Amino acid sequence: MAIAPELWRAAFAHRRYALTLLLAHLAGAATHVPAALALAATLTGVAHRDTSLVAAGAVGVVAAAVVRLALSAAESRAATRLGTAVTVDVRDRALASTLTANRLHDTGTRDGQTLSALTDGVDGTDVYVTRYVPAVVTVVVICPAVVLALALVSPAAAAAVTVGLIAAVLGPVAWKRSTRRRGSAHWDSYEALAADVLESLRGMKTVRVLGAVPAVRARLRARSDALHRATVSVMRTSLADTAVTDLAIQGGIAVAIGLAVAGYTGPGAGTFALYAVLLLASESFRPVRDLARQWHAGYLGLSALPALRALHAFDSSPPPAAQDAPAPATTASVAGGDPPVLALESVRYRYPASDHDVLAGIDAMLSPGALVVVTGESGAGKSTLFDLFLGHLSPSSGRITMRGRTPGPTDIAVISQRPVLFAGTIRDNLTVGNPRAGDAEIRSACAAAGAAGILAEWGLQAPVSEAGTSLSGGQRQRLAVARALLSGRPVLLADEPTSALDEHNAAQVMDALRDAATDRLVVVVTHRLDVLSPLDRVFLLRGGTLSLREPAAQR
Ligand SMILES: Nc1ncnc2c1ncn2[C@@H]1O[C@H](COP(=O)(O)OP(=O)(O)OP(=O)(O)O)[C@@H](O)[C@H]1O
Repeated sequence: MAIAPELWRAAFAHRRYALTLLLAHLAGAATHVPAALALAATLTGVAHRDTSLVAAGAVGVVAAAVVRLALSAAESRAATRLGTAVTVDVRDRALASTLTANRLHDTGTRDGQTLSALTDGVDGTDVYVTRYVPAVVTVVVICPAVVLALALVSPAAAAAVTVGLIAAVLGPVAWKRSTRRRGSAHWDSYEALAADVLESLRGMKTVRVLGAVPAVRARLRARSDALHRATVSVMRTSLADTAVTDLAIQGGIAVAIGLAVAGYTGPGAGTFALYAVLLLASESFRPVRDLARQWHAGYLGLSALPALRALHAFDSSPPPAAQDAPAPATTASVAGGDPPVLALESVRYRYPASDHDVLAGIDAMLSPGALVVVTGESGAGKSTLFDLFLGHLSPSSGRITMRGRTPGPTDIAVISQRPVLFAGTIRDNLTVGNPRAGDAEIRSACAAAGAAGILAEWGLQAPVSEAGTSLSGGQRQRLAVARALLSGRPVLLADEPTSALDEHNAAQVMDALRDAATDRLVVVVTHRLDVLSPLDRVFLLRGGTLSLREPAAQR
């Protein structure tokens, strides 16, 4: 028996559906007892040529079957509702945590792993709550009840069945740890294969160009073999489980029947007692047999638990980014109010694993009016500074404030080095941060971002392929600037926004950002000094400190 408290809590969060399911399942399982007794009466009637007893017994058997059919329909309905409610909860929470912003340049998880947890892992929880949970409850409630009924007919047979039940339920516990270990090894292999397949599909063009197809194929084959070995290993444990359970069940039934036969007192009441013991002994084990069957069905959900826990799928409160964000400003320009000024006061930052500060006490006031540019050598700490602005990292000491408060994720829009567009239309991509933006607003943001030509050529409804591969790097970059402008956020951070662009396109994007900097704070990190203008405020990040460069020194 594998009890996963999170999954039980997830099920009972929907108390009505969970209780309906349990009651329907328990009642359905309970009908097997009167059915067995009715069958014992029928058989006794046949043995004694008592047609009225045969008829009464047959009616009982049919009535129990009809009731069970009705209960089974109610159980299916409740299971569908409960399974849907639980998987929606679990998937929503896991998705919310997946969609929480991570550091700009590093993330510890692989997309394929996350995808497997969100799909197969979550589906596994459905099977666990709708089939395994009722099976466990039925073992706990129905088995003792049937044993009690059996004890009324034959205490010795009931004792034999009790021993068999204990062995059947507790036997597999002996190698529980090994079962768990093999289960998580199986899930890890499954996730690793999924992650490699997704990565290979995404990088297929590069793989082909590099002539690396055979190497990738070999890696996937090795992953697939590892998954096969892990699956076989799980099957071995499960076969051992089944063998122990079956041995205990068959042994319990055989001893109970032997005792019943030994105590047979001859025709009359003894015949009914004999049949009742034969049938009830078998019925006592029915819930255990069901449990063993459902164990295999719910196993994937159980082994996916660590991955789902890592995605906070069972946390009671949603992660901060999943909470409702304030609605974006309704125009492409920033809503009125004081200008957004980012104040950095003695900001220090040191990575936990490092022995020195990346940022060693930065003081600066960054304000709109001119483009703010941060430049510096590779490794100087520019991305670290952005992560601090975005709240992905917290200063080791000092503070960053915007109008006296800590800037929130919804204050800042980011244009990354490799902007990601999504499958959909150009319009969908532009309005992702501001779904209420109208056509006029979109066109004016595109004009400001130097993307008017793209709209003129393609139109707002033109389809964009996954990851925006149907557009050139420059087109993606300009649409990303338009998208950031449309989001109406008061601060815009651009990380190397011209790295993929030729001189002409780079100048266009920088001009768009300069225009945007009139009414919002625009901070650009770049190595390219050729795209700067004498009007830009250029800061040099070196040795952990930020210093303003003279305009003359910019080129
Ligand atoms: N998670 C981390 N743990 C320890 N050190 C880190 C971590 N991330 C970055 N660093 C170190 O911090 C320093 C600053 O890194 P950062 O990525 O901020 O530099 P950067 O200026 O953005 O570099 P580039 O221009 O190459 O992107 C580097 O020396 C880097 O090795």
